[in-house]
Amino acid sequence: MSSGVFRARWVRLTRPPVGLAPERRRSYQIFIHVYLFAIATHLAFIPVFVALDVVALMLLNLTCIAANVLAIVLHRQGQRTAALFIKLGMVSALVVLSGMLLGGETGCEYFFFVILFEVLISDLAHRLKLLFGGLVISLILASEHLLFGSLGSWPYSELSRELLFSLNVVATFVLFMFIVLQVYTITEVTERRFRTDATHDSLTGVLNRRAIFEKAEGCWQAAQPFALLLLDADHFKSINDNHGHSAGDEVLRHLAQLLGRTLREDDFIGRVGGEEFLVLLPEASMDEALSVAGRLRNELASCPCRLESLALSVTLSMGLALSNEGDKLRDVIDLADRRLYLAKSSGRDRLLAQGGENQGEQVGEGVTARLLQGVPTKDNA
Ligand SMILES: Nc1nc2c(ncn2[C@@H]2O[C@H](COP(=O)(O)OP(=O)(O)OP(=O)(O)O)[C@@H](O)[C@H]2O)c(=O)[nH]1
Repeated sequence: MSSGVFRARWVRLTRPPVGLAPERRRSYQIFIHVYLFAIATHLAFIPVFVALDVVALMLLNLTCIAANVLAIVLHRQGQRTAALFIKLGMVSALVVLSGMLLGGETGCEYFFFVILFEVLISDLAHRLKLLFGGLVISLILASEHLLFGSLGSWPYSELSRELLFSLNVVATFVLFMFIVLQVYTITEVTERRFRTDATHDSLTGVLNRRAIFEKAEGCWQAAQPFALLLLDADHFKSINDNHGHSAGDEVLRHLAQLLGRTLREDDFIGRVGGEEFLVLLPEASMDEALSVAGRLRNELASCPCRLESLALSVTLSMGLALSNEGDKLRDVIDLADRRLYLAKSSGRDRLLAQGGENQGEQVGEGVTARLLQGVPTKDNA
C-alpha cells in the first residue's frame, strides 16, 4: 500500500464519524489511537507467546486483537461503554491467565496500570469509571494473592523469565507513554479548534463579529490609533436570487480572501453581518486607510468571483472612520456605520470618510465626489 493510500485510510479511521457530538470527538480520537496501540502491542507479543509455546495464551492474544477491532467498530457506532468493556475485559483476561500459567514474577501485572489508566481517561460517566476502576483494583489484589501461579510455574530458565519481565515492563511503559502523549496532543488540537471556532466565521474564515469588536476594543483600551472600514456588498440579494445561495456564499468567501490578500499582516478582518465586513487598521492614518480602500476596489474590479463559467462581479459600499473621531469606541463604529449607510443611499460602489456626524444626515453629491477622488482607482492609481 502506498504511503498516500495508507495516510488517507489512517485519516479516515481516526476522524470522528459524522454526527458524533462535539464533546465526544476528543475522546473518540484518543481511544481510536489506544485501540490501535493495543493491536500493535498484541501483534508484537505473538512471537513471544509462540516462543513460550502456551496455546491458551496464543489464542487469547489473538482474541484480544479481534476485541480491539470490534471495539473500534462499536466506538464508531457510538457504543463506547461496550467497546471499552470488551477491549479491557479481554486484556484483563489475558493478563490474569498469563499470571496464572506463568506466575506473577513475569511483570504481566504492570498491564493493570495501563488498564486502570484507560478507564480513567475514558469519557464514561464518573460512577462507571469508579465501578470499572474498583473492578480493576479488585482484580489486581485477587491476582496477586490468589490467582497468579495457581495453574503452573515458570518452566524455563531464569534468564528467559527476566527477559519476559523486562519486555512486559518496557511494553507497559511504552504504551503508557504513547497514550499520555496522544491525550496531550489531541487535547491541544481540540482546544485550538474550539478557540478558532469561537472566534472565526465558519463560512469565510475571517474573525466573527464578537472577535473583531474585541480586537477594536483592545486597540481602544491601549489608546492605539486605528481606522475602521465598514464595507458591505452591493445588491448582494440579487446574487442569491439569480444564482443561488451557494453562489452567494462563494462570493462572500471570495471577498474575504481578497480582503486578506489586500491588507497588511497587522490588520484584522471580521464578518459582522450577512454581507458586511469590518476591517480594523491599527495605526493607519486617513491617507493609508483611503489607499487600502482603493486597493480593495481595484482588486475587486480586476478579480471577479469565478464560478465555473460565471464571473460574478460585486461592488462595495464603504464607510470609514478614525479612532480620534469619537469619544467612545461605540461612537466610532456608529460613525463608520452611518457613513456606510450614506454611501449606500447616495448610489453605492463608493467610500465615505466624511459626513454622517449627525443622525439622519443626507450626503451631497459634492462630498461623495470629493471622497471618491481621494480613493485611487485602477485608472488613477
Ligand atoms: N449566500 C448568503 N447570503 C446571505 C448570507 N447572509 C445573508 N445573506 C443574504 O444577503 C442578502 C442581503 O440583502 P440586503 O440586506 O437586501 O442587501 P443587498 O441586496 O446587498 O442590498 P444593499 O445592501 O442595499 O446593496 C439577503 O438576501 C440575505 O439572505 C450568507 O451567509 N450567505
